[in-house]
Amino acid sequence: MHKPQIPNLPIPAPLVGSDAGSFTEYTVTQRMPDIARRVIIENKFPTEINQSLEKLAAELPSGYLQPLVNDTGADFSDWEKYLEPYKNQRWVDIPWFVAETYFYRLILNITNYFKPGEWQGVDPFELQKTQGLETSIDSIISLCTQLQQWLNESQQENQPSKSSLIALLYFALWGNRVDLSLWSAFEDDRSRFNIQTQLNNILVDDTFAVTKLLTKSQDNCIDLVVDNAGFELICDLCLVDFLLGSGFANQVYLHLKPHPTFVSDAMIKDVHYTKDFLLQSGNIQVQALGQRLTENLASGKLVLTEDYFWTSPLPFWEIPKTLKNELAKSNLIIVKGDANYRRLLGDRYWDFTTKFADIVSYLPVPMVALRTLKSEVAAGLKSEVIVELATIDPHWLTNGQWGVIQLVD
Ligand SMILES: O=P(O)(O)OC[C@@]1(O)O[C@H](CO)[C@@H](O)[C@@H]1O
Repeated sequence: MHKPQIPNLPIPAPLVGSDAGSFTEYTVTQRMPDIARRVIIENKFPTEINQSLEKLAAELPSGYLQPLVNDTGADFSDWEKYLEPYKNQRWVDIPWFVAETYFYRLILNITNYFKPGEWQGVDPFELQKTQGLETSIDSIISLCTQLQQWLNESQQENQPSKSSLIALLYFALWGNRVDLSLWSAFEDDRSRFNIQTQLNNILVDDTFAVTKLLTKSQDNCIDLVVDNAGFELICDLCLVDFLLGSGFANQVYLHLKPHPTFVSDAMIKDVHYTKDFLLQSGNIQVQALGQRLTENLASGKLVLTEDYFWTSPLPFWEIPKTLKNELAKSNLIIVKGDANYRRLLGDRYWDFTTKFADIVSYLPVPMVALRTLKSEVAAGLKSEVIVELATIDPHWLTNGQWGVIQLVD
């Protein structure tokens, strides 16, 4: 069947920071300045860099976009094109997704991330990322212990267990609550949750359909579009380990960010750091996961890949051809997290009851989104659910307490 290259429907307006009283406004005018200032506090950059970061923080609420100075980043000329329509505009007036992705790219520009020299390759969010792993060690131990049991059961029964897969999909979903752009790793440990008691908070749950899809074939290749490093990445690596170890998949590609962004988004180096953290944990089950991860990477069953599309301001339907062709070989694309979900929807004001598959009609193969709600975009919800949520939890769209697992097959 011919699949359209863009959503099947007229495309609504994008979210923008000037929407008075919105979470988007709060993010551009308050959260983003706070994040820029946290970079100053958590790093030892020289005064000129800190002054530029402070200037950026101060400009966000009502100031104008600064141009990107050529910093030798591989994506520099792409950014010149992306920014062309927004020259001389205020941060709050341009589409939020462009504002946010550019904000993170500018932080790297200011901190000399790409420029040869002392600060080249220094991740300004490193401290948050490492802290995020350390504070969740107890949850990591219990998840790895449970994972080992599920793997043993699958091996004893000689067939992959659908219920264990479903449980791991839930972990991968709720792991997305641990987002360091919203809740600092120094504030609390959000990795403690009970997947059974959380069931009522899943607004759309297509997990069973996912298990059905994965039992159709014996040699699935799965592509996972990763979100945050830290505990969320551990949950994702447990899911991947089970997919490979139980026979649901024989190859998995992890799609990672090519540079630091959205504070905690995972890069290839973060996967390696996480693997070493697991290996050095001192706990047998945790180390065993690290060991299997090492083996799967060495054998090519697990492949780490990065692409500048994932840090661009482009909606998912503008995915470059080469990357789309790579994804077309997959049996299932798993898309993690809120920002990736916003990309799937182009970060636009869809009516929340719009059929998810009518928007995400442009992908060549099945795709499942695992997302906790942290922004004012949604699709595929029932109107009665929306009415109920508005009364029981006025902040349901942004507080990370609600989740969706939505499959487009
Ligand atoms: O992709 P994640 O890590 O799940 O969430 C990231 C994010 O969507 O959450 C924040 C709240 O809206 C935004 O600033 C940011 O876009």
